[in-house]
Amino acid sequence: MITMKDIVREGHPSLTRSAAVVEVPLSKDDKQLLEDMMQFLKNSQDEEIAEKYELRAGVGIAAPQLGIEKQIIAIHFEDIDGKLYSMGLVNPKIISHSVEQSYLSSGEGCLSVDRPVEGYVPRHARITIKATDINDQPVKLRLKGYPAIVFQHEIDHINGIMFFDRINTEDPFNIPENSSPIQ
Ligand SMILES: O=CN(O)C[C@@H](CC1CCCC1)C(=O)N1NCCC[C@H]1C(=O)Nc1ccccn1
Ligand code: NI
Repeated sequence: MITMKDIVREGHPSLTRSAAVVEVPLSKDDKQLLEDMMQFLKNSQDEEIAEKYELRAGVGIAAPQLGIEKQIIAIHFEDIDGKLYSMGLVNPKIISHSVEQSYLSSGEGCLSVDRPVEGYVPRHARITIKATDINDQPVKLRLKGYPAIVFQHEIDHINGIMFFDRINTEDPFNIPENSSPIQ
C-alpha cells in the first residue's frame, strides 16, 4: 500500500520534470499503480486507516509525487453538493478553458510540500479535460468550481508545475482581473 514515505518532497527532480505519455491499452503495472493511487486517497480520508498509517488526507495524487514520471493521476473526493469524483486517469489534457479564473480562498497545499505556502493560486474557472480511464476508455470532463481546481493541481504535477509557481510573488493575495474565490 502507498504511504507517506512513498511520496517524494519538494526538491525531488520528479516534481519539476514533465512526465511521459502512458501507453494505451494500459499495462498491468500501470493499472495496478492507478488502483494503488486510488486506494491511497481513500485510505487517507478514512480516519482510522489514516491515523494508523499516519497518512495526510488527500483528494488527489499524481504519479510524479511517487517519483514515477508517468502521466497518471488519481482523484477522490465529494464536492459540496455531494457529487463523488473518484477516478484514475492517464494522459489528461486540458483541451479548452474559460478566460475567467478562480482560486481557493484558503490557498493550496501539496502532499509533496511540507510547509505552508501562503497566497492565492489563480487557475482557470472552467476547463474541459480529455483523458483515458483505467479501462482504456476515452473520458471527456467539463469541470468548474472546486473539482476544476483539483484536476488542474494534478495536471500541473504531470507538467512539473507546483502550486506555488502560480502564486504572485510580489503580492501573493493579489486578486487577478476576472477571477473569483471558491469556498
Ligand atoms: O497533488 C496532490 N496533492 O498534493 C494533494 C492535495 C491536492 C489538493 C490541493 C489543492 C487542490 C487539490 C491535497 O489533497 N491536499 N493538499 C495538502 C494538504 C491538504 C490536502 C487536502 O486538500 N486534503 C483534503 C481536502 C478536502 C477534503 C479532504 N482532504
Ligand atoms: Ni500536489
